[in-house]
Amino acid sequence: MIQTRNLTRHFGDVRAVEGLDLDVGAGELVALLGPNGAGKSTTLRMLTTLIAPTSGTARVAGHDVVTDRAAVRRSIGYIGQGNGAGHTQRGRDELVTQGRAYGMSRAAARSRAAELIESLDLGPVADRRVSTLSGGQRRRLDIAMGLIHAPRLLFLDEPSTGLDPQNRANLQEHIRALRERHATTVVLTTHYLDEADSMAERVIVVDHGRVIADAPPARLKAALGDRVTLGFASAPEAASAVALVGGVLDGTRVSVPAEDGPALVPALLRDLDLAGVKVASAAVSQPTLDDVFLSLTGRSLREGVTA
Ligand SMILES: Nc1ncnc2c1ncn2[C@@H]1O[C@H](COP(=O)(O)OP(=O)(O)OP(=O)(O)O)[C@@H](O)[C@H]1O
Repeated sequence: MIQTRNLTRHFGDVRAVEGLDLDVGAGELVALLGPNGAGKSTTLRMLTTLIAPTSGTARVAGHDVVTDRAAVRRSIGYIGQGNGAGHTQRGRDELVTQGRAYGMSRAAARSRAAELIESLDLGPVADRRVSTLSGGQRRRLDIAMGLIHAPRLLFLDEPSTGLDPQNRANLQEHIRALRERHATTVVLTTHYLDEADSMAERVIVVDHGRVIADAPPARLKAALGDRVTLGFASAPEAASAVALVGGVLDGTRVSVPAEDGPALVPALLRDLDLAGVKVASAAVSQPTLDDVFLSLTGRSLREGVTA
């Protein structure tokens, strides 16, 4: 459904996307995960023909994003960050207008709108003015707008940014259900780790415009084994612990990979005690996607996340 080869986009000196090779098959639900500025939106904007690549190629639904933009656009739905439905119309009318803009007959647009209103649980609010909808309802309406022409492929740029946890969970549920019902391929970007972890069959981790990992979330995490997280009273103490026992420094915490976490703790505590480094806390955990990111880049995915 998507193939990119060496896809690159520079903005002046900024290398937003650098040599991206991506293959997404029909029916997959893929999350592009990365910190702010990693190049996720730029990737989506190239795949949806909103901006042209600096170099490299991308085919979406069998069409080239540069030479066949109209065909790409007909095949996809795109819901960008914070864009979406206008404010003065009623939700249902917005959907029909959008369907008409895609060349659908009024009857076809109406019937598709009704189907999406039901799928996305918008029935009680579909005939209200868009300006009166809550953030979560508005976001679901945006998604219905992106799906009105029954695209085979849906791009969602940070669908749950700005939503409270309850609305976020609700939206995730709707995206899952939609996919089952309409067999749509979904590519979404997120910097919510739990969202990528729970929703996506495949997580593509990007950093500085490059893919640094691409696998099902469970496999990415299993590859790391257990983690022993040691807490220290100060960052310098944590740094001396890293010098002694290895691991990755994250503020006043040190995360040490271990095949068998519980078995490693006594040895770590003994070594640090002998060296006079005081451990404030120790915990064993299964890795998260943030640990995956940390182990790949030495930085936490949570750093610099603004939303
Ligand atoms: N139109 C533009 N002009 C100049 N630089 C840009 C432009 N669009 C994006 N960039 C830069 O390209 C880099 C990648 O941005 P992009 O928006 O793709 O990141 P992102 O991973 O989507 O981040 P976020 O999670 O914040 O949305 C950033 O350094 C950004 O400042």
